[in-house]
Amino acid sequence: MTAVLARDLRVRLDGNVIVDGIDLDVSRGEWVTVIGPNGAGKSTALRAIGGLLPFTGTVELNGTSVDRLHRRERAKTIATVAQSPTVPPGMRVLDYALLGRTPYIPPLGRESAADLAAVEEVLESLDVARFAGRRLETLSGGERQRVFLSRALAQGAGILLLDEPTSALDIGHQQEVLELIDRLRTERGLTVLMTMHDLTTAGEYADRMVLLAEGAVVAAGTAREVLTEDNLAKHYRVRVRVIEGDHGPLVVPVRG
Ligand SMILES: Nc1ncnc2c1ncn2[C@@H]1O[C@H](COP(=O)(O)OP(=O)(O)OP(=O)(O)O)[C@@H](O)[C@H]1O
Repeated sequence: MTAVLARDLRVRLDGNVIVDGIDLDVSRGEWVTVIGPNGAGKSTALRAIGGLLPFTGTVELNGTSVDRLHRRERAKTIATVAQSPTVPPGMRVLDYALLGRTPYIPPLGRESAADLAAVEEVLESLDVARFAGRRLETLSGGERQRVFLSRALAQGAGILLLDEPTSALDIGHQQEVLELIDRLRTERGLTVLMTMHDLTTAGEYADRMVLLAEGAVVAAGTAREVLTEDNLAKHYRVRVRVIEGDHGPLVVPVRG
């Protein structure tokens, strides 16, 4: 079963073509990571797939066109963590994470005990439960990033769209978060589509990788197929050595 399907996806912003005809398939339970240099169009493609930007072409989530899904239905299907989510000023961590339960709360209703329990469990698993009463702006960048992820996981959607979800995390929390996502994927069959700049780590976790450059897919396949010295030299304009590691290729930049 295909969880995310994109065909000839194109996005124009202010008259510029940013995403230039992407095809993408992510099977249910699969982890696909989109890589590419700054400005390649990764965030824009993800936002279009999440139904957050106008596009041309086709985007289907679990077989239904994304623009046919009403807001609530879409939120139950796909949860997105943007690169820099906007936070209502003064909002506390628990209330922010509870926003993830919005699609389950009836209009004019309040969250149930089950909603609260679901959120508390997620906050616990991301090591941020102790900040529940704190305002988001008082947290460190990495603590806040884990709260953003909590809100998305609390949403209980089967598809996770994550734009650089670990960019602000220390190496320990980065591993914890990626392991948690991987565990949820195994336990609940979650589908993961994410972007990441750390190529070695990206390759360790992803089933498949997609390399975007100038709005187009220039390589796709396993980490070994995509993370080659030639691909990286050509599209990142950098000299790297790619060494075989225990869990996939290790990408090491070379000076000079
Ligand atoms: N509203 C806009 N109008 C014009 N150009 C835009 C607009 N928004 C984004 N862009 C441009 O689109 C290109 C792709 O941006 P996008 O954020 O998708 O790249 P990215 O691959 O996610 O980059 P990064 O790795 O730096 O996060 C960039 O060159 C950006 O400047």
